Amino acid sequence: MTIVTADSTSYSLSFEVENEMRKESQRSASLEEEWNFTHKDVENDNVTRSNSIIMPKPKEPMHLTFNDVCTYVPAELQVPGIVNTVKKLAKACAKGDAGKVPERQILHSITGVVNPGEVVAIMGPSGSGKTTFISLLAGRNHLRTTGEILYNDQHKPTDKAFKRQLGYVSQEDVLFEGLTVFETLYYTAVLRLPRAMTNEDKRERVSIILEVLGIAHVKDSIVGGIRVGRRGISGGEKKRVAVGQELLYNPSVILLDEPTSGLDSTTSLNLIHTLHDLAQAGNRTIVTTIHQPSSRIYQMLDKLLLMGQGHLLFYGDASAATDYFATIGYTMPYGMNPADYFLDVASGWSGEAKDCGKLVVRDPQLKVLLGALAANPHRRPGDDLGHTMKNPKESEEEKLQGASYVTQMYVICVRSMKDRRFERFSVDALGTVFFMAVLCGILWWQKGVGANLATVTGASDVAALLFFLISFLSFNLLFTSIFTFPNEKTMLLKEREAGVYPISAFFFGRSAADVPLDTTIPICVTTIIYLMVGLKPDVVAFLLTMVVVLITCFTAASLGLLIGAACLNLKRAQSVATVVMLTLMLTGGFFVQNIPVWLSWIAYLSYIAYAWEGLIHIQLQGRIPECPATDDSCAMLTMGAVKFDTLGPQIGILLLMLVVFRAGVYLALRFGAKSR
Ligand SMILES: Nc1ncnc2c1ncn2[C@@H]1O[C@H](COP(=O)(O)OP(=O)(O)OP(=O)(O)O)[C@@H](O)[C@H]1O
Repeated sequence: MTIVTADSTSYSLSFEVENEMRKESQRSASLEEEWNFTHKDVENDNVTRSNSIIMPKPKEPMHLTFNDVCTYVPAELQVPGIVNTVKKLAKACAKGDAGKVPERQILHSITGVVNPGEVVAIMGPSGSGKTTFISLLAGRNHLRTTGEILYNDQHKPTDKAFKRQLGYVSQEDVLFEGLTVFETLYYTAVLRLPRAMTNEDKRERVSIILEVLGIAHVKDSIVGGIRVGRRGISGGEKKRVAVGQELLYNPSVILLDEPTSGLDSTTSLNLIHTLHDLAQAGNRTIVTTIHQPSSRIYQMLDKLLLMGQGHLLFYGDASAATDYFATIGYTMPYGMNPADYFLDVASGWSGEAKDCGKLVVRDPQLKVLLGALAANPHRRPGDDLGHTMKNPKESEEEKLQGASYVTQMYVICVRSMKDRRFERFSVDALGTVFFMAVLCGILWWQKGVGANLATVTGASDVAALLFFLISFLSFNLLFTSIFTFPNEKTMLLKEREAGVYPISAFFFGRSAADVPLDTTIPICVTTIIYLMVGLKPDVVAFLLTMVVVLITCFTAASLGLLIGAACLNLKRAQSVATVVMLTLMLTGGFFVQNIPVWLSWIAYLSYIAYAWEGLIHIQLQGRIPECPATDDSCAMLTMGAVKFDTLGPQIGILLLMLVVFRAGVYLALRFGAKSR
């Protein structure tokens, strides 16, 4: 389907024709209804003819009510860890208030109603509680909160099933830097739109969103960022992509935290204009925090929710705010932008202009203003609004929300591979491993041929090479893998909060995405070294070597993922990985044979030891000279073969470790990946 411009009168016709075609193709009735809107609808709605009107309408309008919302944070720094917890408890016991955490109130009794079709702007100075409040409306804040937030008088924002109907754009752009704009929106569409929709329709919806948000011209540009080391689309375009991700599944409620921050005034105006149109044309409920709107943006707002130090200073029609503040003694100076004036009032800067145009601090603690507000409260629109309680049953379509489990895994896998296409097979990454492979080949050139193995020195050279091969490959993979989950943590948390997929789908999809890298590089490196060093010229030995190397690499990668998933913090993950890796290498049997008894158990955890023993078994068993009883370095060579007579146990133990590490990754993600 072609995308039509808003000014074209032919768009209604083309949509009707499209709808007829949809009926013929027997798609679900509810989906058709969603798209079945005509030019007449638009005229009746009396809205500006911007691109927003080509968006389908959401299913159900939503009233939002928040009543007496109060939020508290711990008043003291909460440092995690056993020592700090014990110290804190001891201190509290000494004071006699054990169990009580001193708290600071950051939201004070915020009350109001937002109707469908309205754009409500939350304004206030920095630190006044805007982000805290909007994240509560989105069910994404886990601070202690009292009061009630309800949608249509029945849905709490934290209800898992309801979260899918809320669009939430956070202050930071959470996007995959390695994807293009189209890919970003398309994969979101596949994950979040009903599985009953065809792929073509999902693409079409993405195209509509691109048009609506004015980013169609950059659809094939990469998002870009520091991680991928490439400059991509601009900050404003990123913000619009983030908004587009939420608009895609057409929620009835859209909540945005500072969508205009970092945008120039015209781009901000365009974005608010689009939101305004989306609210009016689709009867959507839109709440946005906004820092310092221009007077033109301010005129476009339906309602203003003004906050100061966590208190609600004003909630009502944006156009009525100036008059109301004048009635309580806060008259706006002539010609001033109302938004600027209200921010001054909320910050305590509300006096008359003095010398040099400076303002005086009239009430830094807002006490006078709060007193005036209490004496003459503003009647908030909607306070007396009687809206009917609806009790809609979960429809068949809702049950089919989102992609199937297999599709979720597939999309997570493909999206992840594409996101890392610049890093994974980059010249730097490939250059490093192939340089090391060729260097090894040169240093150990033909050391593995039969004649060289006849001496203890020659055999120990090969044993050293096998140890280096296994350590180098697993070191490389382990340190690549620890970045995976810390890097994707914000995206994982965002999508988990929105209930886009279960953690197991992410786990399997993400694990599958690593398979190409975890296999291609080890296979190439091992083949280069095998041929250059002249290891056992036997197909079975070559294949067995490859099997041991690959299982070891998967095990190392799993250990890296486990460390990354358990820490979810890059610095800590790097420290832990260094300690673990060096310990496993040192106890692997190559450097030290006589490990103190009380430490000897660590040797049994060293996957490097099992892998090395396996390779020695394949390459050196029966090919090395008999060792004199007193020759320790010779005994070292046979060590791999003495533990087990066959190769099976080494492979079995490596596989067992692989399964245990992977299960650990799943559990770490399941119980550790939570927003705090
Ligand atoms: N998890 C938390 N722990 C401690 N203090 C918090 C927490 N969350 C919010 N606060 C405090 O609550 C107050 C309101 O913060 P919030 O981020 O909501 O303000 P804001 O109006 O969005 O500010 P800005 O415009 O600068 O983003 C601040 O004093 C902040 O320090």
